[in-house]
Amino acid sequence: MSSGSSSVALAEELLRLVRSTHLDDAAASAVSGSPSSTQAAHDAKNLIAETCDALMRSVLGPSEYTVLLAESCQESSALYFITSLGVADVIGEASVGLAELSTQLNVEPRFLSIALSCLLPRGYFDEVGGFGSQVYRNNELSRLLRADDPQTLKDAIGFVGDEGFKATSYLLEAAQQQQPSGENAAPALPAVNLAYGFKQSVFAWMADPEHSYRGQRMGKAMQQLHRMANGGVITDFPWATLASPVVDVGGGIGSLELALTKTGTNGNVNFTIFDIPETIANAQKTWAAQPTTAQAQISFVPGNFLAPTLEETKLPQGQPTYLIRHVLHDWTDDQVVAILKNVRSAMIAGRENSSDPAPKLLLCEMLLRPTSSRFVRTTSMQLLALNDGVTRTEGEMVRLVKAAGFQVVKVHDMRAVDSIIEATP
Ligand SMILES: C[S@@+](CC[C@H](N)C(=O)[O-])C[C@H]1O[C@@H](n2cnc3c(N)ncnc32)[C@H](O)[C@@H]1O
Repeated sequence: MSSGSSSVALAEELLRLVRSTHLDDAAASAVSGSPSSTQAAHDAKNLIAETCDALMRSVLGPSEYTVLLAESCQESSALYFITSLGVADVIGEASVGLAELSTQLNVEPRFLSIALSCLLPRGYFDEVGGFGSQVYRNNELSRLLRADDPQTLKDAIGFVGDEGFKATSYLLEAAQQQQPSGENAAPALPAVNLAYGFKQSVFAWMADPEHSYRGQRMGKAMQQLHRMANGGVITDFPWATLASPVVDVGGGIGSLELALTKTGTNGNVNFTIFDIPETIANAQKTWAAQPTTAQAQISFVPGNFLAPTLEETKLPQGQPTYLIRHVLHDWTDDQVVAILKNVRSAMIAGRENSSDPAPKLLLCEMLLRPTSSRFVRTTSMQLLALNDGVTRTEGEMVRLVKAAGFQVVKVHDMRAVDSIIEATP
């Protein structure tokens, strides 16, 4: 097939896909954070995005497409630059000229106009009066860059553009480190350590008071990134039927619980958020601002899921349900098995003679599949750079779960990038 005819075939396929699904519904859900109306609409959205990309490859040809892909980091940098400066915040509901923006933000107008000209054709901001007027106003995309927008992505863009981007730029060096040998050799460092020059884990580094703004931003970024992918996780899994309390291991600031209690989809189910002490302190600050009914469903336990003994982990013991969401992808296979073994010990502690139903482990993770979206694959790069993490296939995850002594009961698929693996100890 010549490149011309394959473009036509792709365009026809695109039209067929768009007509066969409720794309308007899919687009609306992308804004509100709720899932597509059906699993078919959810799947079609990914397929449509992939077909658009295939059409672009076909129309542009290999060289132009590859140069564009290589240069797309500049668009990403423009988005980070404009968002971090607070351009959309300064514009607010008004129309603001370049000179005024430059004065208010205390930056050279040249930098602003070049970065904005990168973003305008991608749909961010409107240039009032047409090309070259250099008077800007917000539109439905650029409002997401405002801190005060309910759908804000400001922290997510900050985290991805700062720690994320700097860390991935060191992947080559990280991959080429001499692998240490010998029993007591410290492991090679993840890219983020090389980028910023620290030795501890990225979580401990961000928890340090000197960098605590990074930890707080990452917490909010997780919430904002999850909102995009969360919809089906909140609605398609029967949270309200779980036995309480659910111990959320590595629960962060409780972004899952914030979404669940906001929609009420957890019914009367209570949660215990378990995380390192610094993150628990951030979580408590976040929850202090929530409605008291929501606060009443949440408790907090600081600890360390990798501590050498069960007592030292401080994991709550003998509870009916344990959840681990978006945590295992941060760790190597050996560390995952160590975390899961600690959690398993906590689950069965004190239950030797109990006739209660077996406790449940729920692992909520993105799984790598042939159909995995661009988001899943780019997130994998991010995980690798930040903590030597990885997005695993279902087979790889199941192997580790079994290696830690669990039996897999079921894999729940949802209208989401995440799946939930249910297991018993
Ligand atoms: C990617 S975040 C996921 C947070 C949360 N589960 C969510 O889905 O929003 C990983 C979490 O693991 C926590 N964590 C890292 N090391 C830990 C440790 N040794 N013990 C307990 N929690 C840890 C981090 O503080 C962070 O909150």
